[in-house]
Amino acid sequence: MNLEIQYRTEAEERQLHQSITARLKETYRNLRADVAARHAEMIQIKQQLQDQIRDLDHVDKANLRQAANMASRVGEFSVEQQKRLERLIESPYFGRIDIQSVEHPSGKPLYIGVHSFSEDADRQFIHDWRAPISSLFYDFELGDGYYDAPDGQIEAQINLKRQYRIEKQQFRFMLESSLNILDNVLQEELSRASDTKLKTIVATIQRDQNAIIRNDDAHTMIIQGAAGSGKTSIAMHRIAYLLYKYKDTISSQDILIISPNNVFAHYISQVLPELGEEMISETTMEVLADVLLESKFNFQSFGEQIQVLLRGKDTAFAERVRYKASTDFLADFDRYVDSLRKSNVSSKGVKVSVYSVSAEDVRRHFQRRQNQPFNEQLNGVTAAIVEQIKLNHQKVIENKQRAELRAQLKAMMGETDLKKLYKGFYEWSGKADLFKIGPKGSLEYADVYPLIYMKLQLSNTTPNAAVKHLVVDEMQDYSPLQYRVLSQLYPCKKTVLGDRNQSVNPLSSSHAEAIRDILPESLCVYMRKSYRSTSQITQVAQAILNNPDLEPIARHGEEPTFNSFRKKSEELDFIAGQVKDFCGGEYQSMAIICRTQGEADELYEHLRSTTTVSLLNSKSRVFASGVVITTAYLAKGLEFDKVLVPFCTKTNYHQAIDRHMLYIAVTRAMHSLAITHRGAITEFLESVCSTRQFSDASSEEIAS
Ligand SMILES: Nc1ncnc2c1ncn2[C@@H]1O[C@H](COP(=O)(O)OP(=O)(O)OP(=O)(O)O)[C@@H](O)[C@H]1O
Repeated sequence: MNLEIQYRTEAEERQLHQSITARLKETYRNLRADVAARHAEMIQIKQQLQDQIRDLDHVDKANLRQAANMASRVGEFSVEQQKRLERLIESPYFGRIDIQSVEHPSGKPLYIGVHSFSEDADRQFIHDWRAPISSLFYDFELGDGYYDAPDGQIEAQINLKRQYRIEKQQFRFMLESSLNILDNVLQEELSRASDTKLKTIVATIQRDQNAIIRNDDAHTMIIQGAAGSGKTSIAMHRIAYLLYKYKDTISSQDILIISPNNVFAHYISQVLPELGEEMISETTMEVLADVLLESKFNFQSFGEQIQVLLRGKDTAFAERVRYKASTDFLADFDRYVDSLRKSNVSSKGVKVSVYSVSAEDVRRHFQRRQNQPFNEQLNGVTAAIVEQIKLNHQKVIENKQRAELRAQLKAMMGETDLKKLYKGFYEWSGKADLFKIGPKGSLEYADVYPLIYMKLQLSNTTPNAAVKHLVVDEMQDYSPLQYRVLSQLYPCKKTVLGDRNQSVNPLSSSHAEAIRDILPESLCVYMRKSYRSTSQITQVAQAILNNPDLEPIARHGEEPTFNSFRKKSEELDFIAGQVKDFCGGEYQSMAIICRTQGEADELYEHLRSTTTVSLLNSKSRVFASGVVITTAYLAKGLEFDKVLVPFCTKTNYHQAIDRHMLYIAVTRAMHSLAITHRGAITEFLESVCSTRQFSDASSEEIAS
């Protein structure tokens, strides 16, 4: 197979696909035979070791063990190669560019796929989408272009650009660049029915997205993007890119993602394996808090905090949440923690063995270390007194006496109980009413990270060096103080992404610029184009919460429907009917997104006897296909072909937090949106509702 031959016509391209597939299959067969041979070799060596264990000297044994390890490593590598080949056989490439450059003066076609494929070093048939040269495909149309190679920028002229859809080994179609290929293929891609998991987008990555994926200069990249702009997709592709580019220094075990919940983690779990990388570890802010507090405290979850706020009855609770995310709180709290270090010590004279050290000397040692965390202070003062005795009396203090000295000094340090110290802040600041312990001594969620922050300031916590890249998704849901904690714990590079409009708790949310001020060496980038929803759905979302920067992609679909009812039973019957219609229809996923968990539970109980639905709640681990009933809080980050938002009345959706919940719910829809309400529709939808189809099912029935 010679790629220098210019495959021009579609028939020739189809032929090339067949011969490349044949090559891939042949390589696959050879590799499989190789894996089998390695496996047999390993078994034979192990058997030999077992049979001759008594007769072999330790050098022979070491050699055999080394040979077995080697065979096992080569075997593992071959298995990995096998998986890549399996993916390439299904779909070997999605793009082609013919380029002329200093390296290829006579022109060269490059085929671009999810992985590279070559039979030897000189003949690269398929280029990995992450290779430097492949960025020409994403960044330029026909004509002049350039790409960043390890030795500097390389200029190239692009003479031809094609895109292919090859699926399940079938060559479906190809498109020429003159037809604005990326747009056509993108439209086709976006109008497909959804999967239960986030997909790879390598074939249609847009230029601005490519720039974010490949930007590895920024220590911290903060991506603020509209709903459906591809933030999560880009973050996952960026990880795949970094794993490719820095394969010698970073592996998937070194990366941690902080995601909103387990369902979301499951939803994104397919992207990296599809790109040939292992899935990375994930955690949530709650799990992290529990680890940092060594499971010593009971605390409310973030989801429970949201449910209390949504009930809208406890204004004092809302005030506590708001205050603890404010800059006033941060400034006061910093002063308090500082004062703890300074004033918490009541210095006294100490006796070590037969030697006395005066209260004045003890105070001086503490004062010198007053800006250090408690542990460090204590260890430092102990060491200084031991040193003082050694100098003055030429006496080395034994470990036992040293421990006794430390205990005497610790007793001078006053209160070290974390919870009491934390509570002390509210007395110190004259705001005792802003701290409240919940049932069974549990902490409110708003107190959890301030407590952790205080712990980190007062104790000697070493940063986590095992994590070399941290990804934080749904960044808007974490307070500035939480970012201070993350910054202290994870000094590594970071990718932080989110959308301020999708905050599930507007009382303690953060925006990109505020996060930039906390995380050192950060770069903010903005993604304005929204890909997920049809223009009609985006219009409804914009009416709820206008994002002036949003650029909707021109993709048209069905009109959203607004369905008004007089009786609850009618509204419920309508919803059941929608579920039944969905089950026989073209779509693959549908969500009924409620405002609160209580509403979701009730609706689930009502529908489960007559329809096939599943409930997604805080205990759920996986994102089920079919029809799910859930809340906006849990649906955050996910997407569905069809979304139905029930109970959209004026009384149900009226607070600021409700507006955000409604916005999140509506922006989960890709192709179809239905709103139902009994009584006056929420003011957040009034402007769009009057301009759209309004099916007043109950009044039609009454009329008939
Ligand atoms: N370049 C692209 N090509 C094809 N599909 C894309 C592209 N960019 C984004 N998408 C699609 O748009 C949808 C939204 O992407 P994603 O979930 O990553 O966005 P998001 O910004 O994280 O959304 P949200 O914040 O609303 O949860 C997904 O279906 C994704 O596959």
